[in-house]
Amino acid sequence: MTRSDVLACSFCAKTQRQVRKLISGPGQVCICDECVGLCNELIEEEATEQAAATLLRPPTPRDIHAALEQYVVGQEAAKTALSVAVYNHYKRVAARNAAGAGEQPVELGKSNILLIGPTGCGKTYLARTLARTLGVPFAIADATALTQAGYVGEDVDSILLKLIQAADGDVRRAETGIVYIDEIDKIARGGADRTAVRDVSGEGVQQALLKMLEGSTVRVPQPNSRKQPAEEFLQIDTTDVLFILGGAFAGLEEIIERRSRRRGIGFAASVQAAEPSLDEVMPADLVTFGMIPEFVGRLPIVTTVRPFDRATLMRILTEPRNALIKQYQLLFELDGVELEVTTDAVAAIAEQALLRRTGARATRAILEEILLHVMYEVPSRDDVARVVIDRATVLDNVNPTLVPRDHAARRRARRADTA
Ligand SMILES: Nc1ncnc2c1ncn2[C@@H]1O[C@H](COP(=O)(O)OP(=O)(O)OP(=O)(O)O)[C@@H](O)[C@H]1O
Ligand SMILES: [Zn+2]
Repeated sequence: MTRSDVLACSFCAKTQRQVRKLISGPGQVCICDECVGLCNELIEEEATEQAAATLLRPPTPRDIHAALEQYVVGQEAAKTALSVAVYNHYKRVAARNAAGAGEQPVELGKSNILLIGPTGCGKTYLARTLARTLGVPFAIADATALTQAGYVGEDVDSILLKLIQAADGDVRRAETGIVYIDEIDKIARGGADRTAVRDVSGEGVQQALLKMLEGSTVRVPQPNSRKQPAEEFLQIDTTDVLFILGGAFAGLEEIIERRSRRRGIGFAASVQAAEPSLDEVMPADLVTFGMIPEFVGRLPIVTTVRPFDRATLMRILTEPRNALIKQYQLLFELDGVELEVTTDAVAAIAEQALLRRTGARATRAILEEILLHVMYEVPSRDDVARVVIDRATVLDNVNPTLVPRDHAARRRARRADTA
């Protein structure tokens, strides 16, 4: 019996009337709210299992790198450094767990990671992708919002609360999660040649973060707790939490250059100093920048991301599993419309994005602008089969080409004829 007139869930066969909500996909595919809930549970369960596996036997650096490769384009240096650092971190956690609570094996030092590089080039994205790969809870904080305890603003401990929330309140799980703190360069001590946003308390925030970074038990207030005062706090041990700190560190190249010029004497040295590179950053440079020595000391692993060139931005737009253009194509597909972005158009989007100097972040805004009109128009029309974005659409605001449905059908028929 076919009931093409009554929509039903493709997974459990319940009809529209039997469920609260039925979501229809391309073709005749539908899913009901109950099945969506079930899928979510399965995914959640899988993440927990994955995390358990990570903690027992972490994926190798090669595995981690391969997982990053599916989402993150370029940034090879950072990918390799992170793969090794994350492997070592979780190996250390696994070794401690294996040794049991009583024994103290050789204490493997805690290694947090500093990621330096321009905005929009994947620092947060790398950290997030790592956490997802490992199935561990993940929290993001912004250093500019943080204050020392007792000041107006977000207490540094709030970071750990976010992590606990990311672990659905499970403190044990949170203790093996990853925290990414962005804009860490903004809490530098005020320097003469920089406009420090907050030179007074920046150092205080660094101080406040120290304990957390080196691994300690922190008491964080329970969110909206109505329990006894004694139970209003959660205890979280940060020994196994991996902290990844990121920042643009504008002006750091000059500091590196000055330092290497000062050190070197003569012709060879001046040749070497000709091209200061972030890769040559030393702890002393970060101290000159305004990070306090104890803070730098907690960040033994320093790696960098690079600004993108046109070719890389083009790859970012099209290649990763969740590449933006693929996402928009799926979005159109749900309305039964094919979206085509010509290679020339992709190049033009990359060029426009370069001008905005916000890394890959600009590509989304540009695509949104280009597609806004058709995204408004197309859902209420059933005569559009295909939308073509070409270079002129991107650069000169020319309307995208809308290929009508019957036209497309006729063309397909013609193609079939000649075949
Ligand atoms: N290497 C990359 N490969 C694929 N996509 C990327 C890459 N870098 C950035 N992106 C995309 O750009 C977005 C912005 O990048 P991200 O948030 O990681 O920037 P960031 O370096 O952390 O900058 P900020 O410090 O300003 O937050 C990401 O969400 C991702 O979609
Ligand atoms: Zn169903």
